Amino acid sequence: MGESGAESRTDGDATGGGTGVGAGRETGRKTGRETYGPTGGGAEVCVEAVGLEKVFQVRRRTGVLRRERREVRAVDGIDFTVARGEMVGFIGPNGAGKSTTIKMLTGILTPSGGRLRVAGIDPARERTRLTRRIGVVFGQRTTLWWDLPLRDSYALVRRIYRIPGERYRANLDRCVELLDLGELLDVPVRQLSLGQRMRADIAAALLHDPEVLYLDEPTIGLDVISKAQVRDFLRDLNAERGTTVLLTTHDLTDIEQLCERVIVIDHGRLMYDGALAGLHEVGESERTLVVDLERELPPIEGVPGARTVRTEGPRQWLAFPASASAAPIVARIAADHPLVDLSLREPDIEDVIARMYAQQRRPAAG
Ligand SMILES: Nc1ncnc2c1ncn2[C@@H]1O[C@H](COP(=O)(O)OP(=O)(O)OP(=O)(O)O)[C@@H](O)[C@H]1O
Repeated sequence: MGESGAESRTDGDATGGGTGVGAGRETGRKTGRETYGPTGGGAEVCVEAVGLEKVFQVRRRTGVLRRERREVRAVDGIDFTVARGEMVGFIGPNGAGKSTTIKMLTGILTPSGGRLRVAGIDPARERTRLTRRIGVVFGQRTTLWWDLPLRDSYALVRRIYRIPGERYRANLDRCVELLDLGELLDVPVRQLSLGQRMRADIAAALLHDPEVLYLDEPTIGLDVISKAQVRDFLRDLNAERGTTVLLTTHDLTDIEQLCERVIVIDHGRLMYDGALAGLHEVGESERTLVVDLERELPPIEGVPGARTVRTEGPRQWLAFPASASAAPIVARIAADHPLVDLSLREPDIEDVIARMYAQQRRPAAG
């Protein structure tokens, strides 16, 4: 994200103070965009966005004394609902409008247009009331106090949210146990590793029992073991407590392991809302099987549904549709070739979305 050059941002909200760019815009309007799949549905609605918009005004210096005003339409009329207890992945390329949407959902930013409800509350109007019902974790920065031992940070969180003693202790004990924080409670936050800090931040966001948890890149920069720890914990939290989770990530494995549903936005518009497998089908994206053979051999052929796309000594790369199962492909290779080792690579999010665009353009061109 980010506007470069001599532009200055108005970090506040564009509509605030009655000078809103979006003021007077029709809400809940049809945008003419194309989306695939359902928009939420199901049980009790926990998050509802209708025609949600956010327009920033950016001033650009065009001369010594001259400034030019420009609008950045960061969120351009999106509709979605999230049912209570759902875990939904919220993905899109850089600058798509994800963070802006999350900030509106938490009440940090006021929408320029449209309607928004989180746990029955209008986030911009009743931000303080909403704060008690939601938890927020930003992977790239901590909400904890840098110089304080973790234990003291949590005590401050308790005071801020006015969490009753018994509830606080029960929640803290549970988080300490499940997130393996016991040894870290007396360590200042600045001395924690990234993985430890992330677990500590997740605990801080849960001490007041939020109904909705927003996670912004919760596994970014973590090693494989820390990622697994965080994912396991979130899965359990969702299963046991029915916490509604909205997850922003660039890691498709996060989505694959945690979310049954994914919402894709780009240029502030909703591009897809449905199952991850459906997204792969729409985009015809591919996974790659990397196989190590005993020795250098000609490219593997004759494996139904897969094709060899690269060879390098005894290592070969086979691509196959991401929506298909790898099992029969692996079985066939293992039966016909001297297989030593293998690994599976998921497509990255940018690739999946690029393919989705290409697919969308194809019929129009034809
Ligand atoms: N405070 C602001 N003032 C002006 N423009 C902004 C502001 N915040 C975001 N934008 C612009 O709005 C657009 C959407 O940004 P946003 O941060 O929501 O994207 P994102 O999908 O979260 O991207 P990333 O994955 O890089 O974090 C971008 O063009 C960004 O430059």
